[in-house]
Amino acid sequence: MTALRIAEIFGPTIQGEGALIGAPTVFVRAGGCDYRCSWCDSLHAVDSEYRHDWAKMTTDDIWAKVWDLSGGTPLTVSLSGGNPAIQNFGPLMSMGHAQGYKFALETQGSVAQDWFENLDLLVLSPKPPSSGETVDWDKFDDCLAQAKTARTVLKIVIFDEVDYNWARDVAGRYAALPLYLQPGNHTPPPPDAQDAVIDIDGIIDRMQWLVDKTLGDRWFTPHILPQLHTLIWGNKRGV
Ligand SMILES: C[S@@+](CC[C@H](N)C(=O)[O-])C[C@H]1O[C@@H](n2cnc3c(N)ncnc32)[C@H](O)[C@@H]1O
Ligand SMILES: Nc1nc2[nH]cc(C(=O)O)c2c(=O)[nH]1
Ligand code: SF4
Ligand SMILES: [Mg+2]
Repeated sequence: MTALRIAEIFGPTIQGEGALIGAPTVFVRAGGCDYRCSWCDSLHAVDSEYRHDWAKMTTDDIWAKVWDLSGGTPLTVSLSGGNPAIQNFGPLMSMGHAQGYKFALETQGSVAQDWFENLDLLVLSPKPPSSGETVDWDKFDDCLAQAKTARTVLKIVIFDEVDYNWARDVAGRYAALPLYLQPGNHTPPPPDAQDAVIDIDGIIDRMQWLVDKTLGDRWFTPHILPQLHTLIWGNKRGV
């Protein structure tokens, strides 16, 4: 069995973002990413500098840990990272589905996999200008195509007006997808990120600005949500 690079597995906690906000969840955070967003809040799962902290785990190992953390009671498993789509989580999903577990995937939409169609939720989070990354829309559309009938949502992080205008444009092109807007947080890079010091005032300010702006523009289709876990626990890991 091939091994997967895993930065951390934790929970149960509550899903802090987007469509499943508040739902009990175990997180499987994959190590490695094909992007390097300027404001990534999970650099310990991205930067190869932290590679030595990632575990090589087989699907059986990962499933055993998820089972242990959840006490064998089915819940949603959120696959995040890094970009979990650069590895093969298909076999893990088959194992979990057989036991009644559900699976959500968080990805930027840069790599498509045929196992996306088995997801219970695909969260596509295309990166706005402030990230410093550029979306390859052909690859993004491949991800949507691979999802087939799987429930799919868009989640866009917004730091400023340029990001907001970009999000409006993207939303217009993917009007059939439910949209979640999320104000960005300024996370200090690791190892300081672990200290859970976070600019809560800044997050609240951006949240208020985003709500005012969206509603002021009479743009009534998105859901606007802060990262709940960040408000509760800052950038502490494992929550
Ligand atoms: C760390 S990423 C990992 C999954 C995948 N690489 C992605 O970006 O979608 C998980 C989620 O956190 C969001 N995110 C990352 N850094 C953030 C920040 N500083 N503020 C708000 N959301 C952030 C991403 O947009 C994504 O929706
Ligand atoms: N509670 C909690 N909710 C989350 N939603 C998305 C997360 C992520 O980093 O992918 C995350 C996370 O790390 N913790
Ligand atoms: S794509 Fe996701 S994990 Fe990768 S650098 Fe950007 S926010 Fe971080
Ligand atoms: Mg996060």
